[in-house]
Amino acid sequence: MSGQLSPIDTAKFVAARRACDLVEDGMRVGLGTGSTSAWMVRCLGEMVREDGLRITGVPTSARTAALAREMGIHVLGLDEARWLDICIDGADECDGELNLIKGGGGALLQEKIVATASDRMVVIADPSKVVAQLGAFPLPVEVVPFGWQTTQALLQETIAALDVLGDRTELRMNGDQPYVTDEGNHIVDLHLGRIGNARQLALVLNQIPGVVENGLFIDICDVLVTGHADGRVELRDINTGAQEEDRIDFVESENMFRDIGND
Ligand SMILES: O=C[C@H](O)[C@H](O)[C@H](O)COP(=O)(O)O
Repeated sequence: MSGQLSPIDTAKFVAARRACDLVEDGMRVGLGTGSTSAWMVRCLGEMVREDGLRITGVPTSARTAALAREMGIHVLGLDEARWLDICIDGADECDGELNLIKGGGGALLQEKIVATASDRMVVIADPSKVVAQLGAFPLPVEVVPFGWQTTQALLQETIAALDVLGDRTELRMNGDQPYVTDEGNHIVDLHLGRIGNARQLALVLNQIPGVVENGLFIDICDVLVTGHADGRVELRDINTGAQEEDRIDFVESENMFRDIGND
């Protein structure tokens, strides 16, 4: 990419940039995965290099770890860092209660563990991710490779009995091979269309043997930061009810990042 950022990248960038203002010196920060999170890692890297911000980053995937190191962020594993002050991550969908679908990029398991180990989870999003009801985005479910077809059949049977619109399940592929997560598992995507009771679904899915984790994040996200292509940013804290609107002057950083492509 060269020249101006696309509208979608501008929206992702301004959300990421605003969320980075919540990071303070000395914090242990969970680093999410995906194209929106990549902007956050670049912004934090800039703050480390230019402003002397001292943080420890705990990545949620091998690719985020590589980018964070490249950006000059001090990286530790979760077992070394233990508990985190904040975690900033993207989402595939976010509803009005800040419940999420995550895992479109395959990193849901580490993301959920890291978010749960954090005092505060902040989700960064462009407006296309903000929905009235979860389910249009296929729900990723991480399953162990052993007996995955049996697990998929059980998933199929289970969702057919629940309050969802669709019941198609699909093994995620990488070319002609099953997709393999950082933890060596596979992903079955559930095409549900609309999820009536996300809380119930999240609990029921994890009862199936062979399921490691599902991409529903219920009562985990604390703050949603939504960026817009015109530089506007909205921030909503579900715990305090606080809502803010802000504007990010992105011209300087946009020049700095103009040769960076989307990942
Ligand atoms: O596994 C991937 C993650 O859950 C991502 O945060 C999610 O898929 C959103 O990614 P993006 O920011 O690229 O839309």
